[in-house]
Amino acid sequence: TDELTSLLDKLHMLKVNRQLMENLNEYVNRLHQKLDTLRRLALELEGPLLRVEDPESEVLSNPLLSYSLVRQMHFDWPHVEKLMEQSVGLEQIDFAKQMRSELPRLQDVMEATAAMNRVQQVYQLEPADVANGLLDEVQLNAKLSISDCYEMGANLFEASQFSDAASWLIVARELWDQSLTAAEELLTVSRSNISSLLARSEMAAGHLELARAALLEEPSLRAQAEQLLLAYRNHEAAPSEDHPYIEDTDDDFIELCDSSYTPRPTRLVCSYKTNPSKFLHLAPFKMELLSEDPYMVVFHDVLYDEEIESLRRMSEPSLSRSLIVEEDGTETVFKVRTANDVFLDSDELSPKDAQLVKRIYQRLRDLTELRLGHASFEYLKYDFGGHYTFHHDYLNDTDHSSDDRVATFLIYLNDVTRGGATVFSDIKLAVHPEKGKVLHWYNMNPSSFDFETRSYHGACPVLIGRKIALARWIHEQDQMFVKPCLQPPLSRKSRG
Ligand SMILES: O=C(O)CCC(=O)C(=O)O
Ligand SMILES: [Fe+2]
Repeated sequence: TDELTSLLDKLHMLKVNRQLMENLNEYVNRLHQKLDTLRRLALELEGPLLRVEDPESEVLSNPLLSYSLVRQMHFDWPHVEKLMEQSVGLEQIDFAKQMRSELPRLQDVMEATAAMNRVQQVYQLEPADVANGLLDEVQLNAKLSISDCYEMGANLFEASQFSDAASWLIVARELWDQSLTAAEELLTVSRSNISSLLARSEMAAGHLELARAALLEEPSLRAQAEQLLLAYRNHEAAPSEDHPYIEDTDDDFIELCDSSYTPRPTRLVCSYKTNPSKFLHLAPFKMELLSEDPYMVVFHDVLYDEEIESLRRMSEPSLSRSLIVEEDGTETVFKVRTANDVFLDSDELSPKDAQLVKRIYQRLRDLTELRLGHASFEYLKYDFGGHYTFHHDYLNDTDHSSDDRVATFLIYLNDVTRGGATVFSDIKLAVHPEKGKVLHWYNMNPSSFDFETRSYHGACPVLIGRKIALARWIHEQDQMFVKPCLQPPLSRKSRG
């Protein structure tokens, strides 16, 4: 996974790209030098004979010319042969070969496809707009190429997302018709490849007429259209099995992640939290009650900018791909959670950093009276398309002596230009990241101590910018002396 992370590290990718670019330019220079030398040589060798009108009779009658010719042919042609044979740019070819291991792998392309697809689906963007760099009214200074759009289509086809594949292939074909640069002609798929995959996608999506139209529109395929349709039909689409990177889009994300989504009106309370600590009397926090049942609040401006700077400094260098804890306790990289993270384990921090973390723990404790206890902050970073599918934070511990996650704190460390909200599908709530804001909820019902299933939540994909946050889970056993009754009932049922 470290390998994956470093490959995903865009700065590293840019560096590799720059090195390969310089290498290619150097290779071209060397080829040029060889060309220049040989061209000059050719002119020189041709020279004496160009100046005479009738070389055949001149060579026979002019002893100087024939002397030159004998000497030159004996010595120069073998020399030319050596020069021609001389290999050029072997070093550069070797370098390019070496760098292969640094290139993004197919799975990186598929993850990037998944991110693009997720954003396009969740925010209901048109592939043509995305290709033009228009993301939800934000115009980026870049466009997708024909190959980019074709690859989106091909990857989505592989993932059995046939309608989505078709919509990207249509854009690929439109771009193909608009313009084709010289380099694109070398590296791009042919128009008929685009059209046939488009037809296959439409066919698999159950759109026979659109499949036929795609073939009839393609001059080189028109004549065989009916045969091809038959072949595509007979070639049963493989049963849509679980794709390792691309997942179906959750309708709740589509509804709740939209930046214009406003939850149903509730009796919102906004107050200043001053109890019980002395600290809060001096520096009260603005508190917003988002939901009474289940209890859910946000506190504003809880962290200072300098604290956030320190958190970033101590976390960013150690980020790696987030893992998921499976039911059996194993941890894996999984498509449902596309983020990087690092746990801020106090034992591994400098004394000064550990102190800062402790200070923030104390502040969270002051806000909620919960014991922070033994767990660590998880510093989370989501890039473009980064998300977390709906889940519960509790680990489904049904054991009576369990130590499950009774509550969650989520601290947003930056403002996200677009996307990245934390959304709760049962209570229809969207919380947008804001620098220094703390979101807090319970994963256990405070009266029954049973799992609070309505805490089901997810992180919307990041559309523009990136999102950084701290997550902190509060464990049952750490509350023993604060809330002695907070013990799971014997009847606690395992929840999905
Ligand atoms: O980043 C978010 O908005 C939610 C993160 C989350 O749910 C988690 O890490 O458990
Ligand atoms: Fe969560």
